[in-house]
Amino acid sequence: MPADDRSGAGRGGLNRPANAADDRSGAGRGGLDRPARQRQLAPGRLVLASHNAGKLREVAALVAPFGMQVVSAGELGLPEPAETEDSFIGNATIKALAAARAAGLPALADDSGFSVASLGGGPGVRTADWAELPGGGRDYAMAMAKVAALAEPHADRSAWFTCALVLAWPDGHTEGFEGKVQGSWVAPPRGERGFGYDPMFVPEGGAETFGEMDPAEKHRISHRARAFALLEAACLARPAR
Ligand SMILES: O=c1nc[nH]c2c1ncn2[C@H]1C[C@H](O)[C@@H](COP(=O)(O)OP(=O)(O)OP(=O)(O)O)O1
Ligand SMILES: [Mg+2]
Repeated sequence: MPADDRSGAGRGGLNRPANAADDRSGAGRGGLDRPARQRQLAPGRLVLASHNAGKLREVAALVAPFGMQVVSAGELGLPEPAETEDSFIGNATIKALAAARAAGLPALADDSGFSVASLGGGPGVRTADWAELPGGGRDYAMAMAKVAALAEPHADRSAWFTCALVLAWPDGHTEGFEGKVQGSWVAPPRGERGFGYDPMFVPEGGAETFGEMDPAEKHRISHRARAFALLEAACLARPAR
């Protein structure tokens, strides 16, 4: 039996680490119980590099079993860097590195978004922008109405969420992982739970939207949970009990 308890890593097997193509020359070093090609996150303080309350709630719950002392970027008064990349991993890397360097602590960032097949994968990395109001602030009801109006003429209703999680250290090292959940879009939006675009997404094989379902159920199948399972397998150890 393997010495580590993470043999179920990447549960569902749908996703691969975004850095899978990295060179593996560090594999097997140092007598660890699994190949150490990814840097391990040591117990201690961890910055959650997000200003989105819905995400912070979900990411904090994912990290909770690992005994880290989490603090959010907002609590530390860290600025929000511009998200100028055109990939989820790219923007999560910007956010994680900015926070890690500013705080002098490891930081975990999430860049995520909603994609509609008939819109060529849009809004995708621009998902948050579609909710921005000209005067500042966000209106997700408006954003969901915009997506539905553009997608309405198309028979293909498939949609998905993507989440990139990037861990960064103050020395500039990063580890990134991406998870997706497939499903379809619905209009009008349904449900008051969750956040963002949750009320317009029904995961494959389900009937309820992410906005209607029990948060524990979203947590079990979400893009964020899938990205986190990869991160856990690569970089985290559960504290001994
Ligand atoms: O599980 C989700 N359920 C519903 N909506 C979601 C989800 N995950 C991401 N989303 C939406 C919200 C936001 O409009 C965009 C992410 O944009 P993104 O820039 O990554 O996050 P953000 O600006 O809200 O917070 P921050 O950058 O401080 O982490 O996708
Ligand atoms: Mg953002």
